[in-house]
Amino acid sequence: MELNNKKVMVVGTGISGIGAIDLLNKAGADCIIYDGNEKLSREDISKKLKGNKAEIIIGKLPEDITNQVDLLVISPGVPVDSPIVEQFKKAEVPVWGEIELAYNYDKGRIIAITGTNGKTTTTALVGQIVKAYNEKTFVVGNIGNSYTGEVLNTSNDSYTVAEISSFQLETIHKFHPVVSAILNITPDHLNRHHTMECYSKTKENISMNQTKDDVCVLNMEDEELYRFGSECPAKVVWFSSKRKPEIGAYVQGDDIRYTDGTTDELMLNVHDMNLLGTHNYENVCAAIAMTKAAGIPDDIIVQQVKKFKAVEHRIEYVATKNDVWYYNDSKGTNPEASVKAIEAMVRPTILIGGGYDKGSEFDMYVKAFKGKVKKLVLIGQTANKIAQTCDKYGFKDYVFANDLKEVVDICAASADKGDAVLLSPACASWGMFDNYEQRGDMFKQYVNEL
Ligand SMILES: CC(=O)N[C@H]1[C@@H](OP(=O)(O)OP(=O)(O)OC[C@H]2O[C@@H](n3ccc(=O)[nH]c3=O)[C@H](O)[C@@H]2O)O[C@H](CO)[C@@H](O)[C@@H]1O[C@H](C)C(=O)N[C@@H](C)C(=O)O
Ligand SMILES: Nc1ncnc2c1ncn2[C@@H]1O[C@H](COP(=O)(O)OP(=O)(O)OP(=O)(O)O)[C@@H](O)[C@H]1O
Ligand SMILES: N[C@H](CCC(=O)O)C(=O)O
Repeated sequence: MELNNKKVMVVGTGISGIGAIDLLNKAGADCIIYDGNEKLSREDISKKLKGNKAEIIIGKLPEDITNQVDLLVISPGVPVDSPIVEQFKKAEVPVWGEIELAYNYDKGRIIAITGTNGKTTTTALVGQIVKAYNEKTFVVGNIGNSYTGEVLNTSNDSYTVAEISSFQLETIHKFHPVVSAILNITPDHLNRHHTMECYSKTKENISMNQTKDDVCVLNMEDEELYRFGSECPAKVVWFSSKRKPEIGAYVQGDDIRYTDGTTDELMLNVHDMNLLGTHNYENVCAAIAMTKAAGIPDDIIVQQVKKFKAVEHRIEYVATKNDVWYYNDSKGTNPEASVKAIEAMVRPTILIGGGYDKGSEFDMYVKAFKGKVKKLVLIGQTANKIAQTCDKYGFKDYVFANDLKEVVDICAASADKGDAVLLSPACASWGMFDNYEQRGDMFKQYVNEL
């Protein structure tokens, strides 16, 4: 769609909304920026716009707004079934997400990654590999860098490596990566997507505009993705931590290998890299499959995988205080992610859990304690729900705390020499913190102050 002189309303004044207005200004559109949060001030939004022009509306929208607007662009945090979006859909105003808006202007090749867990790690790794091959590489999306803010820098010979969340995939229409990946699909964000079927379908949308000339990298050990392989419109390349696929990257013993169906080659040994845990071997396999599909030479891929270091807030070592090892896995924002972090611990562990309620069940979280977790300190909206799950499985050693400072004090007082303390809450941070980064940073600060 040509947007010059079109009236476009952007919903949300976060990273995506501000990036979208910047792009729309450059594209010559006449903009409105709207935010439903009445506590926001016009001045603050104006400052964030950094000279870009947009009519600012906060709180309630004028009744006739749908008649004035040619296109609605929504931020990922805005549910597609929210009354405002429904109002525009009813008036037949097209609704795009910020990703679709950016895609409209991307001149280069796109590599896009989704999945419940491992997206940021894999995107950062793929970004690093592709950048080592071609400087003109832009790493964007759910990783925290708005796609709209970068897309005008793309060119015919550039690469965009995009982390795409399920929220963002709800509002794509023509978005077409040459290489896509779905890392895994396990329950998360069910308060937004309502059912697992809906959540899986949304993730699978990453390949909906791909053809057999494109590649979609899928996890062979994920039941839903294994099924999806036969109906995926792109050529499927697999990855597996357990067995050799027909075509794809896989773990065999301590080796990561790749087969193209005829030749089988050793890529590297897991001890040659800085990432720990089988889940990270899967992320590496996915990154290898994607970058090989994008035509990056093996020597560059292997060199960059060996160099790559874990991203902050993901099983991050913080400090050892009084012979107690502290780890920050604030990014453990759903039960599956936190199970991986618990499995990676090699000491008796005091675990910190609980946070914003996304509708998750915590059975697998509590089952993963398996004699390793000696105490659980609970905070946030889900504290009672997790405690009830502990009762169900006979795990008695849990306590409640009011804030993170109290949590760290309880952990320090309860830990024996040689123990680990792990913040891996299995929940989002919202409600108590702005985001998981703030939660992780505060945890690190309190630990360092012990
Ligand atoms: C919730 C979410 O998906 N956030 C992603 C988004 O960040 P952004 O700052 O634009 O946040 P947003 O929540 O979409 O928009 C926030 C603004 O929208 C307003 N808002 C929100 C909902 C609504 O119904 N109405 C409304 O007006 C809020 O008042 C706020 O002012 O775009 C960024 C750039 O692409 C992403 O990095 C960021 O992912 C974060 C890290 C995230 O938590 N993602 C989830 C999906 C995840 O990883 O699991
Ligand atoms: N492949 C994987 N499978 C399962 N769990 C994983 C995998 N990779 C990482 N994790 C776990 O998930 C946590 C988050 O990792 P990462 O940030 O890379 O994922 P993400 O998909 O970007 O998360 P989110 O969608 O919440 O932004 C890590 O701390 C780790 O415990
Ligand atoms: N990845 C978001 C992050 C939440 C947060 O920042 O705490 C989630 O899982 O819900």
